Amino acid sequence: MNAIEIHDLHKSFEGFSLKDVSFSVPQGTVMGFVGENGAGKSTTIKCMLNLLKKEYGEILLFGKDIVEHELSIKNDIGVVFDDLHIPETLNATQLDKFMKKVFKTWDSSYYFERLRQFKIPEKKRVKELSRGMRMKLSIALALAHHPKLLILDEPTSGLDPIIRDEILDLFLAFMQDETHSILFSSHITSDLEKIADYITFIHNGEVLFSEGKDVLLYEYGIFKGSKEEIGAIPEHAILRKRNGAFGVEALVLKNEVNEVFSFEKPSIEDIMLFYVKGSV
Ligand SMILES: Nc1ncnc2c1ncn2[C@@H]1O[C@H](COP(=O)(O)OP(=O)(O)OP(=O)(O)O)[C@@H](O)[C@H]1O
Repeated sequence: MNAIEIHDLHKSFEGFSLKDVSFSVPQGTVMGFVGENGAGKSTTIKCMLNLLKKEYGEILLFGKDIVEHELSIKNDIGVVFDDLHIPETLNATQLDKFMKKVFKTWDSSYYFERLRQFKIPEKKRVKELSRGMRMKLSIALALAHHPKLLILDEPTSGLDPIIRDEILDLFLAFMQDETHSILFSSHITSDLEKIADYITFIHNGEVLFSEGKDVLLYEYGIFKGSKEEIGAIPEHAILRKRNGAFGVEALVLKNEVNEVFSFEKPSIEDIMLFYVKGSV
């Protein structure tokens, strides 16, 4: 079963459109959703949550259409946005009272445990908290009704590496339950390398690939050499080529190439750069 299924999602603004975006997040897995600024990540996420009206396409969460079953689906989702949609004049204790009214499954003791774990002052108003504290508060708020799916839009952006690490640990703890799933959008590809099982890469509103992380990291290789050397690699094994500092570089499917060639192991960032800057 897929926690998320998106088929041919289309949404246009002046000067930008999501073009037939399709990908799935299998239940029990973490999907990293990457792309440059303005690639369409937040637009996709807002359509998934029915905060933006799609033009066409189908969005299923837990196998149900989000537009038809919005309320029941949202009970099982925790959401974190990078621009924190939390009322700024309330403090963490007041937010607990508010959330109790929103979610039947709201767990105050779990919530206050997270506040203590994250050292978030209970009586300070949201606007008086640092960005890192607000982000952690937002994550505690997203988790305390015990959702099955977390939808996270840049949850670690602008945070220092120590806080990022703590937050990633919390997500890994959430994933201990194998019915849980996460969609995690980020430009910080090292965070995704730590926790994602799959990576979906969106560029100019189009999904360029949606693939298992291990496939990307272990089956893809970077070959560096002269034009003649690249010429010896079979065409079908070359995914993208680009000019490097000392010749040509190619992103290659290693299994399709004779063992005499040696390759460098790519990072997710290298693969993204090949797709954006390279040619076929
Ligand atoms: N409400 C809106 N009205 C008009 N244009 C919009 C609206 N929301 C987003 N856009 C445009 O859609 C494009 C995609 O934006 P989106 O926020 O989805 O990108 P993103 O991948 O999340 O970027 P970032 O990493 O910078 O957050 C941008 O060109 C943006 O200006």
